[in-house]
Amino acid sequence: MLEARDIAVLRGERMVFAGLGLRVAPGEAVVLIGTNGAGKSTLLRTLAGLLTPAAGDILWQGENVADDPAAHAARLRYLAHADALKAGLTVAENLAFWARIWGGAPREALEALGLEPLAELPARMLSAGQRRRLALARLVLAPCPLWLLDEPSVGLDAASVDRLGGLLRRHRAQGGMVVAATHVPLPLDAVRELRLEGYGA
Ligand SMILES: Nc1ncnc2c1ncn2[C@@H]1O[C@H](COP(=O)(O)OP(=O)(O)OP(=O)(O)O)[C@@H](O)[C@H]1O
Repeated sequence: MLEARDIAVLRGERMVFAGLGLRVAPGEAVVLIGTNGAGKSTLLRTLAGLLTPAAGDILWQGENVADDPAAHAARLRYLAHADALKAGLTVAENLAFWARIWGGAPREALEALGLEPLAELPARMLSAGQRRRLALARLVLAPCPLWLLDEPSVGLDAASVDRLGGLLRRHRAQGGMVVAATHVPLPLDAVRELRLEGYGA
């Protein structure tokens, strides 16, 4: 169980949100919605342990994640706006790089996102949607309980949105949790929505 308890987060001098609570149980998905600047990415970064709340706590199985940041980092995958690819490496080499860190089979990850025809292409030659598919393929490499996804479907064609839906279903069926920010409907069943209002966004 992931829980955010009464958290407030500042960026620069400004309060982005305060008094925010969130609970995600195994198999559950929560979608973050709200206008530009409402704080969706900020909340994802905070849940990922990359921003420290000014007030409140983030708990995993009741333990404060700040007590063991390395353990928290190891239990999550955070897909940010930026795809964090190695531009000079091929698609297959990018996945092999992450497989060395997390384990898993690059070939399976390639297939899951339909990337086999692009395997030998340097990442710098990919289109925006192809880059997003490669970023998503990393989720397939090794099981991990918590997926934090920032606008995961942006730039994807219809077939790739279907593939993303399959990944999300499989992850949740295995007890995985999803928190995703989005402006468009995601291929997710039975989601809870959390609307962020922001302060003067
Ligand atoms: N690096 C930063 N430094 C200071 N303030 C920031 C930074 N990044 C974001 N902010 C501010 O934090 C607030 C929330 O931004 P955030 O990116 O979380 O919004 P969002 O809901 O994800 O927006 P969008 O829908 O545009 O992606 C905004 O007011 C923004 O100006």
